[in-house]
Amino acid sequence: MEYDYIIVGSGAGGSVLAERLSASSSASVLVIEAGGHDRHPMHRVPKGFFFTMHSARYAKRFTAGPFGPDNATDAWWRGRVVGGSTTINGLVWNRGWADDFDRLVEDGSPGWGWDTFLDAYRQLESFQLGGSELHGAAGPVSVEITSPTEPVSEAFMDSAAAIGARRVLDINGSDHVRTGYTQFSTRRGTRVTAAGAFLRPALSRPHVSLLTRAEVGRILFDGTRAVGVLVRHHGGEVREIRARREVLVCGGSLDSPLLLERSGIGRAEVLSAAGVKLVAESPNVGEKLNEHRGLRFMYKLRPGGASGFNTLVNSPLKRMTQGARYLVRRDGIIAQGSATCLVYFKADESSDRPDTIGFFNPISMKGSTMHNHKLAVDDEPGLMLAAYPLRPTSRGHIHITGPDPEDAPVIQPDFLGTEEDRRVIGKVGPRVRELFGSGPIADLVTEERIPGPDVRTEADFEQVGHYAGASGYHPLGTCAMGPGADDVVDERLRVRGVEGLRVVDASVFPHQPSGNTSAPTQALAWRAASLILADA
Ligand SMILES: Cc1cc2nc3c(=O)[nH]c(=O)nc-3n(C[C@H](O)[C@H](O)[C@H](O)COP(=O)(O)OP(=O)(O)OC[C@H]3O[C@@H](n4cnc5c(N)ncnc54)[C@H](O)[C@@H]3O)c2cc1C
Repeated sequence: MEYDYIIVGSGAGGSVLAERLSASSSASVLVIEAGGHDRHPMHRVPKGFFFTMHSARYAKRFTAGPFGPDNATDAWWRGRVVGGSTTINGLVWNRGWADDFDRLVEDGSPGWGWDTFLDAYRQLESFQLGGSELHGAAGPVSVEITSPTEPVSEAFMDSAAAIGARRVLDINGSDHVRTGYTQFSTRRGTRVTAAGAFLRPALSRPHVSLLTRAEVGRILFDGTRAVGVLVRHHGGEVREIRARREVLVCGGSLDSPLLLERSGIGRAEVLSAAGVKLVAESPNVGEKLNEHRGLRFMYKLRPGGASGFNTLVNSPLKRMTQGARYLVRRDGIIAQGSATCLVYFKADESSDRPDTIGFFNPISMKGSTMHNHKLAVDDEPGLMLAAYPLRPTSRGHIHITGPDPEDAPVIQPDFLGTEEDRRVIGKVGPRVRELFGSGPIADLVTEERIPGPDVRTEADFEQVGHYAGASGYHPLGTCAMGPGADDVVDERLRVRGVEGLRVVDASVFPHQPSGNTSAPTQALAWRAASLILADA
């Protein structure tokens, strides 16, 4: 079997590439996906991620750590299904702002500034409020704003004025300290995945094919030129597939560096210890791992006041009622992604732009997070906020320990590894309490259940960030782009040291955009397709 382009992975990066490469050329494209199809009805329902994000059927679990003073470990899940993590994610459409992308250019990667990302966003989006100089109105990704309005969330947003947050209609419309309802990649209350928006239309073209339940074990080289991949199918059969032009790695921030290392590209000592023959030394493969780490808050709501979502879903019968409402009207709690509204704020008042984001939900759970398997909604009304510093500076790593995909990698996130990250997270806690102690939300809440009154000082909050912190599901940096000879990819996303090989996914971002990573990765792939076609 031979194709012009082989795309490894059908997530945010891979799906956009498949569509863009095939729309404007007749080159043959094969997408190879390790996971299975995305046909389960839960993949269409926004809140379906409760059931899919930690399911071994649709996601792959990695273990990160041990890290921090108590040797904590974290389970990191990534989508293992057509659409990748966009099929199981929280659907929050946060785009980042000009400084995040202009910094890429300042750091030596021309062409990746805000003008490029803004142009891509405008082409990608079909925004509920219509087109403008910031938004597109006719793109394949429908972007909707939380609806209907909700009283506890309204009280939260009104109270955010206490920490300087201005109420906005378009949370992606500025870089101010601000609060507003969340934007989701949904269409009339159903999930929009990268596969639905891009891969499926691409597959209607005769020159695009998809292989599912097929894992690329390694990339094949002729000297230093990538000429194909070695694929293992679900049943165990292994075969070679050849690429006439390029192999495009879109496996995501955890799998892409591991695939490069298994294929002989990486740090010499890592490859040698894992028993892999070196093809090209690249010292930063798997290095520079950067991930959000924040704090979780949970409050009880005062009886008799606004009760949020708990009382709508705290029994099987009520859940069925919500389900029926969703089926008829496609709105309400089930139609929303992972957070009802957001607040961008300055934990450190001296920051020149918002340094922290808070994800608010007018619901509380029996455990410490909504991400539990049993959907254990608290019987009593409550609310939750996860808040993390937007641009952490700590860097960890991920590396292979053996030559096969089954060999568990080592992942060291090094959360709060820098003085800067410890300083900011310490300030997040008091700032959040300032908000909940002010305005109408202060009248609605009673007790702070998590982290609770024993956590008082900035040092206490830093400690909580280590052992009970919230990770953001946003690892990146493991195949980072940059101008240096030791950066994994160059500004055209070509892997240094070899030919015919690029990485096009979240792993190439050297630092976090301010927010989440799905929209930026799709915009990155949008432009990457033009670079690939221009180089053909
Ligand atoms: C639970 C969860 C919630 C999230 N919530 C949000 C959110 O609300 N908003 C947001 O912006 N971002 C969110 N994210 C992050 C966002 O979804 C990712 O940043 C984005 O999908 C990254 O795109 P990607 O192309 O790098 O990788 P992915 O989308 O993860 O795609 C990688 C694909 O490659 C496949 N693959 C990997 N290795 C191989 C191989 N060797 N052979 C074949 N196939 C392979 C995988 O199976 C997967 O399908 C969330 C992520 C998770 C996991």
